[in-house]
Amino acid sequence: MSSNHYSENQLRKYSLKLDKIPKLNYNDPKVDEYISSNEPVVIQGCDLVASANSWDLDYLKRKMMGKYTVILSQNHKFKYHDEKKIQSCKTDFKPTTRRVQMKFSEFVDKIKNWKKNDERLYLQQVLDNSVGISIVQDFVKFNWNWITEKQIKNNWGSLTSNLLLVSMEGNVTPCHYDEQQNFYAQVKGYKRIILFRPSQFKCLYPHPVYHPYDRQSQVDFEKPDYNRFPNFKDACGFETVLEPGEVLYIPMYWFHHVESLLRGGYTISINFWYKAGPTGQIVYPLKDYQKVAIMRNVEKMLNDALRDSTEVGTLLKTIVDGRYF
Ligand SMILES: C[C@@H](CC(=O)O)C(=O)C(=O)O
Ligand SMILES: [Zn+2]
Repeated sequence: MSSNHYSENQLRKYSLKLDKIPKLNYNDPKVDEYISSNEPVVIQGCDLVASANSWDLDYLKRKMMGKYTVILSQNHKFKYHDEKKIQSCKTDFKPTTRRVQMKFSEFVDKIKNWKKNDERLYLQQVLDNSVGISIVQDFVKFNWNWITEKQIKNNWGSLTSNLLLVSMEGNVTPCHYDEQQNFYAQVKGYKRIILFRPSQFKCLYPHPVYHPYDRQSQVDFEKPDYNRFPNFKDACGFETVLEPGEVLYIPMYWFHHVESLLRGGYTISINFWYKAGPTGQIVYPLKDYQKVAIMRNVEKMLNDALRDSTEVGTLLKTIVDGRYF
């Protein structure tokens, strides 16, 4: 993929079969068809975060006077871990990232003076009142009419949060899924996003639910271990390079990998996470994401009942071996 805004060599190389995600104008009726069927689509021209078009490092540095959440990583990967699951995790878990509170001015200085082998930085701050009145004023001018109409039309639950994402060039958020609907708005710079259907679960091997890396794929896309994860060679997904002003609908439970283009400068994005709507009438055959939710519940129930996560695999094998296979 390339355009006159970026080139192919700015995308990291993976051995994956990837189709393109369609890019449609916001008033194309097919946009609603994609969203209502939980299929990803890039939406152009909706001006969802047009009031943030002036956001750059200097503007944010002037307006954001507090301390904000910055993730530090020893490499270019920012694999999310759930702190609350660390102490109950039997294996000795060593996170590759750490979370600090940092003044925006310090964050800007560090990324402007970043040198090879320095820790990489990724600001990931919930947009709440702590970001200051100017940012809040830009926030209230987002195109809430458009996005609220989508929320209501698709019977989604409430907006849970917006993350302000300011990333160094080349940073990667490795493959994972979220249990929320997501409108992902690109403000500055270019981000490549790779998506897989929930049914690709068997090719992406997410960590166990009790693990701090719950929801995150175990597969290192840059160096896949095909002995441990043989189905990964069959993974097939979708990709897009999101441009400023575009919005990607990331359906809940869809796996996604996100990278800021190599040598593309820093990037700014804002996501909009919505709770899933009420399940309502169960319709068969079940959707792939419903089966992922069922698998999660089985793991949770077994973990709670056995009180020992190392027994879950053995018990599941006992159920399946020679009986279901
Ligand atoms: C944080 C974001 C990834 C990224 O932008 O690096 C993501 O996974 C999401 O919005 O669900
Ligand atoms: Zn995500």
